Amino acid sequence: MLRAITGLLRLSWRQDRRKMAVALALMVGNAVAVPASAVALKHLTNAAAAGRAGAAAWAGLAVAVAAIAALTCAHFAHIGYFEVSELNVLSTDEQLIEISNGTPYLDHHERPEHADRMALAQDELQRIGEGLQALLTGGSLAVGLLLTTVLLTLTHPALVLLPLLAALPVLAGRRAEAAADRARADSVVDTRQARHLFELTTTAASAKELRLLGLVGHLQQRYATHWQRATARLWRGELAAGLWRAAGQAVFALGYVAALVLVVRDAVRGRADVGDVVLAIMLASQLNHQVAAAVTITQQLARSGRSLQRLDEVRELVPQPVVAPDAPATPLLPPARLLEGIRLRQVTFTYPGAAEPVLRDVDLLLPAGSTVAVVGENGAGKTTLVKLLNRFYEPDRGAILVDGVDLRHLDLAAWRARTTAAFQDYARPELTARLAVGIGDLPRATDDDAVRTGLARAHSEVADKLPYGLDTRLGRSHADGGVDASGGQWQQLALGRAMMRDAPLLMVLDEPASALDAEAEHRLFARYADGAARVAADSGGVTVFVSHRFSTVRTADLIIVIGDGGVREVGTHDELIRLGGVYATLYGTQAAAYR
Ligand SMILES: Nc1ncnc2c1ncn2[C@@H]1O[C@H](COP(=O)(O)OP(=O)(O)OP(=O)(O)O)[C@@H](O)[C@H]1O
Repeated sequence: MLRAITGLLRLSWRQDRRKMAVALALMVGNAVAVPASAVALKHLTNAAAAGRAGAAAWAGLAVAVAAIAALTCAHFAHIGYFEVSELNVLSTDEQLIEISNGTPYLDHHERPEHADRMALAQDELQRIGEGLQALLTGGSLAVGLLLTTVLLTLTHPALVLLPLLAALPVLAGRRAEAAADRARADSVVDTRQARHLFELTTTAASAKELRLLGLVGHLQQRYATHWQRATARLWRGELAAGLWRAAGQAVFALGYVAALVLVVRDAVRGRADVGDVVLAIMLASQLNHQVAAAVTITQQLARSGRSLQRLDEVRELVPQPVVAPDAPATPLLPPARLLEGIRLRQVTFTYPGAAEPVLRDVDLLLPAGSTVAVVGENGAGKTTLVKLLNRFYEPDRGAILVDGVDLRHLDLAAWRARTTAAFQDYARPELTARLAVGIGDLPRATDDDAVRTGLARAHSEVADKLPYGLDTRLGRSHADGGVDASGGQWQQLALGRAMMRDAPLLMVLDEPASALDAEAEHRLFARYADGAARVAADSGGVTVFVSHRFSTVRTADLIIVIGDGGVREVGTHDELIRLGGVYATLYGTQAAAYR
């Protein structure tokens, strides 16, 4: 709880100190005004009972001022902290984005726990705004409770116990919150599945298959099962939480009645005046409200604290960069031009949690200035190989050398600035077509000439086919409705994006043309090969492409056949055909299919 309070205060203070200071002052004003109105009411009652009109008028005025302050201070404070709360949400969302992307690696994105934690964190951090309100109201309640306790004790010493009883509902409230929280965490897998099924059954991408295969009823039933299971868990959690809260409040209610009996008995015996009875009734009922509010506030605070903790939970799964034992103190810059090429030396790699390595003891040289095709069966490890070249993972053993320098010794940002890639699961940024391509080289993102060059290198006329050319807004997230690009158009934009950078040292094209027809892919690569030769002459850059289409593959300078956890064959098309091995068989099968 203390961590939640300090965390929230620090976060909010950083956003806007002045607004926070004003809000704090107003909340303290509110805290003092509430018990002050009870004291003023006591004096008003006694003055009225004694027939002192002047004193009664002043006391009445004090009651009015205190009541107005009590009712309005919190509203004015809200105006101040509302903006800070919104900034808190923005700041924590930004932190989530930073945490998720603050690693060179991809492991966490591929782990289901990360998706769960991310979903929980995103969901709960939306409510961090209410945390600040809870914090300020809680602070105001603490001051109010202190004043109320002092006043109650002055009225009757035994009444000091009454606020202590307030602790019980608060403790019970915390138990309740823990029960509800456990239920929420237990139900998250079912909720995620249900959300996925809902999306699957309502999005255009799957509509065709659902209808043809008659899957709607089946999926609907699965959706309902997951949803019902999640709801049942949540309901059990809420029931337990409700019982804890009710028990805590019942104990306090008994104490409240006992306190009033004590003061009324004193008044009957002449040891207290009628003003004291009014004061006790007011304070005890205020205490009741304060306690009920404190329970809610502690729940909200605990929830906000937990949402801040969610940031740490997400952070835990994000892998930290590996520093090679013999790394230089200052990372090296990649060469301006590749002379030898990129070498894999005894590289073995196993996915986190997997029993067997995907690649074992791979030795390869991707020569400077060459176009290298990687082929192999589905799941052979082709994508894994190119991801290792991009340093999205670290090899378990062995090293990747760029002109003889260990990739781990290079400044990662500088290396990535000299690489470019189009992946089979390319991003679909819902921007204008210009930016969707241009962000391939951020400094030139809005340079139409550069964008058109990128698209030309990708052999794409997509910009001319879109209704507003490069100004076309893509996707449905735009207020005035964007344009739905086809799968092939998105892929061409991704390819154009990959072609934006001039003179990369490494270009990876991982089945970037799967949505294009074989002829279009062939044209693309033929055209690209010209560009690649130019780039290779400038920078000695290596182009690695993964493809299942052998008409494209045969054009490469070097072909690598991956299978059985390693490299099975390496050579040019002619060499591999002469070898009569795996490549020759695969090539023969595909060529026969086209005859
Ligand atoms: N993130 C991951 N975690 C665990 N295993 C993975 C992960 N990604 C891939 N694999 C496994 O590693 C193996 C190689 O996958 P990879 O994607 O490299 O194959 P590929 O040759 O590119 O296949 P395809 O032709 O289908 O694209 C497969 O068995 C795959 O299931």
